[in-house]
Amino acid sequence: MSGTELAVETLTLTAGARHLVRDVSLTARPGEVIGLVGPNGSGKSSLLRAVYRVLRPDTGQVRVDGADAWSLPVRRLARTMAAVVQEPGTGIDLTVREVVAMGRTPHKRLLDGDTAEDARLIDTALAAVDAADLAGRSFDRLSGGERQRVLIARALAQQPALLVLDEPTNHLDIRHQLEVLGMLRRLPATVLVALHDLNLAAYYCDRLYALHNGEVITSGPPAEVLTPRLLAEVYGVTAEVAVHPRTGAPQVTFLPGEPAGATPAGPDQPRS
Ligand SMILES: Nc1ncnc2c1ncn2[C@@H]1O[C@H](COP(=O)(O)OP(=O)(O)OP(=O)(O)O)[C@@H](O)[C@H]1O
Repeated sequence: MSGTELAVETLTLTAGARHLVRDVSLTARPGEVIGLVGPNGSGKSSLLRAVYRVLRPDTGQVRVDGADAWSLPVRRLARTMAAVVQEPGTGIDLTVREVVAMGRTPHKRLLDGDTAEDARLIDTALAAVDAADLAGRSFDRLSGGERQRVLIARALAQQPALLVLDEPTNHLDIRHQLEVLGMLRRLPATVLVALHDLNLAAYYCDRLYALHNGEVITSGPPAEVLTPRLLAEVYGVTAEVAVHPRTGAPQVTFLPGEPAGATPAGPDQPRS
């Protein structure tokens, strides 16, 4: 398994009269890590929801290895794609291990028990996010960062060829942020991930798509996307971008003060 190909084609999503996403096209080749960046409200989560089949496109398509994701049987799609999103507690008292075991469901028949191979995959997934010691704990009583790591483990146990993640590191301490993103890079899967931390996005992603007001404003390798001009235009901030001498990745330093000639920064407003 080395990942699947994702193609989002001229996708438009609306809620009532509002456009959440307009005419967005995006590709991810097998094994690529693709980052979605953009200010609050720019449409990142909405776009991901259309990819993992929660928000139905008004127009456009989501193709996974050429097949229309919205036409595939749910179970079949779940054997290919896993999603990690911000989730509240389960409301039922499940252990961490039981939550991660749910990742195996698409690969089993109703009432099938866990096999030795399932147990091994669950253990491996827990270890990959440094959560082996949480296995017996109640999921609903975990901290935000612990819960986030367990949800990533559940997705890993699903053995997806395509992994879609919405801000998977927002609750994590810095060590776990680096470990999780490093682990995502090494997965034999295609990864589509929304990230707010632009330096982490620059270091860990092969390519970025920058969203602004529900549209892709630019895309390409991080060094081409994360320019002072883009950061001024999209986020309304002043920034310098250098190439880090050791990592070779672009490194953004934010500076106080509004960028020259920029309109005041503010959350994105979707256009109606
Ligand atoms: N169901 C909905 N009905 C109306 N507006 C919505 C709906 N879902 C999202 N929106 C709006 O669409 C815009 C895009 O939201 P979205 O959650 O996709 O942005 P985002 O880029 O993920 O933001 P953030 O960085 O804050 O998570 C926001 O202005 C949001 O308020």
